Amino acid sequence: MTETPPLVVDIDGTLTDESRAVDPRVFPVLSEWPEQVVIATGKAMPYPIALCEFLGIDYTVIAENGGVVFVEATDTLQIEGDKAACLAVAEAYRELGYEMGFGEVDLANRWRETEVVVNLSQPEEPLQRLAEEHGLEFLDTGFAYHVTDARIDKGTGLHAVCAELDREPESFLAVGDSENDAEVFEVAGESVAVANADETAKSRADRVTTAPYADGFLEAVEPYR
Ligand SMILES: O=C(O)COP(=O)(O)O
Ligand SMILES: [Mg+2]
Repeated sequence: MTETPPLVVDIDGTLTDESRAVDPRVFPVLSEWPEQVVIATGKAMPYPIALCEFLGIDYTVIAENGGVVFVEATDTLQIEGDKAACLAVAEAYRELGYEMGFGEVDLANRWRETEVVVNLSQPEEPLQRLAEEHGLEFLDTGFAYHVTDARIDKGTGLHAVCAELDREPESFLAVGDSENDAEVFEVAGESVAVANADETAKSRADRVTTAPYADGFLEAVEPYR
């Protein structure tokens, strides 16, 4: 059997279906993975932490597209990114009459520490333009628009995790579905985009699965199980 690599895996669109529901078939795969598992997501930290907790695995997470990195094994939390600039973009966007689009309570932004997200129901073009004007990165993950610091991404996040754990990023298998996975695809030794992935993720991955969503994730890890 091929040696099992450490795994860095995206959540939305990779472990989930198109409605963000996690496919239960991924649970035993992740909880029984014999090597390091890193959850790398655009979501705020509570989501990947909860996923690790419910899986019964160490908390090793890259959240907010690399803005937040937590490694339980070394008890380290790294928070990076120009949140003030992201908030300024959100403010300017609101001044144009648009909204974040997640309602009054806004769980999507509530626990976010380094960037801002906007619902896909809101206009894309003015948000993208404002992000560019502020020197920030605009990402469309297929699940939300992100305004984020261009200096950080899931790839810098994996470097940070590896520095803590004294591991090599090139030893990792990365699986993901969207442009926010492109940098971690470059950093990892092997990268797989699931079939529903956007063109950026597909073009930056080593291979693309035949199956979409969690079926694609299961296909990606099949050689190592
Ligand atoms: O938060 C998003 O928009 C996407 O999250 P993901 O990185 O887990 O796919
Ligand atoms: Mg995704």
